Amino acid sequence: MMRDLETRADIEAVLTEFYAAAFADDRIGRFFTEVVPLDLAAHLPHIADFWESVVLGGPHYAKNVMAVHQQIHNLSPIQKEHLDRWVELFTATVAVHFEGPKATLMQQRARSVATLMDIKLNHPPKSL
Ligand code: HEM
Repeated sequence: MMRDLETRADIEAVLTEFYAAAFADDRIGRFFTEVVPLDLAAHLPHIADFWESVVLGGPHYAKNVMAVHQQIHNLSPIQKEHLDRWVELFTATVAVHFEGPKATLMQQRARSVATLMDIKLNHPPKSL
């Protein structure tokens, strides 16, 4: 039986594998390699901070994830199909290695943040 996510190292392992798949993906890879060439070694600790606060209740993560992605969206639109693919790769990566309440929480939060991103980026409220 597989175990649940327990440590920061577990989260980093999921993220390392996910970003390897995301960079290589024919549908969303270009965001990481061309739109915002991402230095993963430098960024992974920040992304892990976010997930640690979600999954393990670690120190509060203060950055505004929506604002980060709004900037990317302004350079090259992040469409629903991109978000769906991101979530598909992410949830699959978690499921290969872990199962349990924390693994489920990580997958659910990825889905809910992606849904919120789609609403904020692609369906902003019409100004009066
Ligand atoms: C197609 C969808 C997505 C793309 C192309 C994308 C791309 C990126 C890129 C390029 C960065 C680095 C930004 C920078 O440093 O300038 C980033 C950061 C980040 N992304 Fe995404 N992202 C996507 C969806 C998501 C989703 C659904 C989540 C859900 C939780 C997420 C969580 C994060 C976090 C936590 C960071 C780190 C922000 C920081 O502290 O610097 N991303 N993303």
